[in-house]
Amino acid sequence: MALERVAVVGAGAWGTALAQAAAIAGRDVTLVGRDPAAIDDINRNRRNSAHLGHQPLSDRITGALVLPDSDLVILAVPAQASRAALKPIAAALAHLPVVLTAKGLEHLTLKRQSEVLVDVSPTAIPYVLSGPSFAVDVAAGRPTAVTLAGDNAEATSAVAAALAGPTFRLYAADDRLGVELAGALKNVYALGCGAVDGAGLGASARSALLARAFAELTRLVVRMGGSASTLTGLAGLGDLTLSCTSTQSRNYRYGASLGRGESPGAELAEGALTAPVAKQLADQLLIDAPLIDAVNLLLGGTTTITDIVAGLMSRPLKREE
Ligand SMILES: NC(=O)C1=CN([C@@H]2O[C@H](COP(=O)(O)OP(=O)(O)OC[C@H]3O[C@@H](n4cnc5c(N)ncnc54)[C@H](O)[C@@H]3O)[C@@H](O)[C@H]2O)C=CC1
Ligand SMILES: O=C(CO)COP(=O)(O)O
Repeated sequence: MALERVAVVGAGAWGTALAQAAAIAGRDVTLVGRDPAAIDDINRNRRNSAHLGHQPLSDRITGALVLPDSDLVILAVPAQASRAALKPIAAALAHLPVVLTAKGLEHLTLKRQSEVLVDVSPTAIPYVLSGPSFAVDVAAGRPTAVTLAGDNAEATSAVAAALAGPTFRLYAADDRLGVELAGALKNVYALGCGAVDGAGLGASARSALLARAFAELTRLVVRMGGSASTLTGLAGLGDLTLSCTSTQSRNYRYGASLGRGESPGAELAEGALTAPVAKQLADQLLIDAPLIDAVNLLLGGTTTITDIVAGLMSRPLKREE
């Protein structure tokens, strides 16, 4: 399978970082955005100042406003924008490998990103890339490892090899559903961990939350058809740990603001949008998800974090599982 011409749709932080990774891997990359000033910045100044500051970009990256002929397309727009971003390019994606990278579930439909892709372009071939990976780290060439899940093992390994470089390592996997759910749901828990820290509840509380979040995440994903081993991997435990413990995470920061009793800023925090969808899914499947419930209460704004934590701590004692 020829995979030389890579297009990345979405010229934000993550799209630009993945374009850089693909360029370092030796691919010819077009970074497709919708803001002419950002595209001009990429082509003229070799950087994307709005999203990645002064990080120099590879000469192998060309900014564009329109999707060119490509062998592989990477979609890197926020989860709620994926459908709108895919619709105008649906025909061009027919039979092409499309790597989905947004970590969120779609409102109203409750769909995963690959379900959205198949709705819009039924013959596109979905892959999911997820794992502990901040855009600034990937763009700067700091060592990063992620999971790439697809339905055909040989083809998934070929896509992984096309994007892998000396500082960007992809592990091929086949549990596309598990990888997608883990990426979307970890943002909800990251928000909760940020809130615990913002409220000054202590490192012990945060670690307890992280561990119980991992148990809840595993319960949900396995019940929805994912594999338990995905959850102990990069896209599960790896990304959950990163986002729950780092002030670099926007979801963590969003939660920390809420924990401090402040209103969060305007930056993207997918967890705030995925939390109600996750609750709907858990409720529909009758899966006990007290932490997702707690984050939704926090986001609702009418219950204090003190009351939410008191509610969690006073639940009937149970066996650890
Ligand atoms: N920033 C990071 O470190 C990482 C982000 N992600 C995920 O990647 C996704 C995107 O995040 P970021 O790039 O950080 O966000 P961002 O806010 O930096 O960029 C989003 C980009 O999407 C574009 N966009 C929005 N709606 C669009 C539409 N309808 N059509 C075309 N383009 C559209 C925006 O113009 C913007 O350039 C999120 O789901 C996030 O969870 C995943 C791993 C790491
Ligand atoms: O998914 C990410 C790192 O793996 C990025 O996390 P935030 O969106 O919380 O910044």
